[in-house]
Amino acid sequence: MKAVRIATRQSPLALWQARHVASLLTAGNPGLEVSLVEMTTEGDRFLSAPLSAVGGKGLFVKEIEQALLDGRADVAVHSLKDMTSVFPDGLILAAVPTREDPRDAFCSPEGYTLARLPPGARVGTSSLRRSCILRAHRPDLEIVSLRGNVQTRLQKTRDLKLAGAMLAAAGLKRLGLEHHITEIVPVADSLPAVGQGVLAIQCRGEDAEVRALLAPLEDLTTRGAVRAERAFLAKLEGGCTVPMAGHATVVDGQVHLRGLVGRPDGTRVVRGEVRGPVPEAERLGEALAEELLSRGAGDILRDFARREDASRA
Ligand SMILES: NCc1[nH]cc(CCC(=O)O)c1CC(=O)O
Repeated sequence: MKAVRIATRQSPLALWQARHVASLLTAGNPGLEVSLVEMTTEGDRFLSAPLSAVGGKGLFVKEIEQALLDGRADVAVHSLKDMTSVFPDGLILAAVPTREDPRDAFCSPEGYTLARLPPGARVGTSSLRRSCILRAHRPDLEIVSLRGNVQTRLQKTRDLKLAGAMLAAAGLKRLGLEHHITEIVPVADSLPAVGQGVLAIQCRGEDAEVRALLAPLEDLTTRGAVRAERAFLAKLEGGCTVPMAGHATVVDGQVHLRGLVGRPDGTRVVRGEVRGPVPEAERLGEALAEELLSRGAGDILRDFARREDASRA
């Protein structure tokens, strides 16, 4: 192979991620020419509306996947967190590199940690998951919708004089913005989104040459966690963005998967966890989803879908 084209969004984080994969490929393949195909997606065009209202997950990836399918690019780099549980026919998750910090980070211009937030403090996030978790713990907090790329959200946090905002530690670290973090929140306190901190490297399944090129970028521990998390997601995903979290770790060949489904206002939360060997990662993810569904997650999701329909009508 002489040249490979990587499709990416144009946000600073997406470009960092695509360039990172480009540099991994160049380092491992002297003489390989790597170029970026920069694209604007639907998700970038509707930055003012809440993510859940404009269609949620998948919005940032559809056009990029189409470029792959059309042969306008050979590789696509995404945040795995932004991807739906099912890929279009013909595309595969060719490699997942070693996961970056999967945790949420609290960024407070005033220097607050979550525990020290004054009663009624306003906290920015547009993630239903983060809203659910924050409110379940602190019903007094006011959640303020915050969208846009990472830098925009930090700027809005200051402009709106919010007490702080919740963002993914991974994005902040990749962009060299970790000095904004006042607290890295433990996974047990703010369960991360499925795929948070993981880069998804996608290509056409039939493209054996590109698959071989990408294979060395794979991290098996990360893959084990991703398989469990995405099986969990697939069982729960009703087509729209829902307040759910799913996070797995792999230690000594054992998967530990934790999951959560709740109301965005935190008034109901169903949590659970499973453990088992890596080869059974998918089964574990499905089993946890089924367990949560039987313990009330099904009602929460149905209720939530009805409200979404009503708000769209
Ligand atoms: N929702 C957008 C998004 N998609 C991936 C990341 C962060 C990087 C990652 O999780 O890999 C972010 C920003 C954030 O949630 O703060």
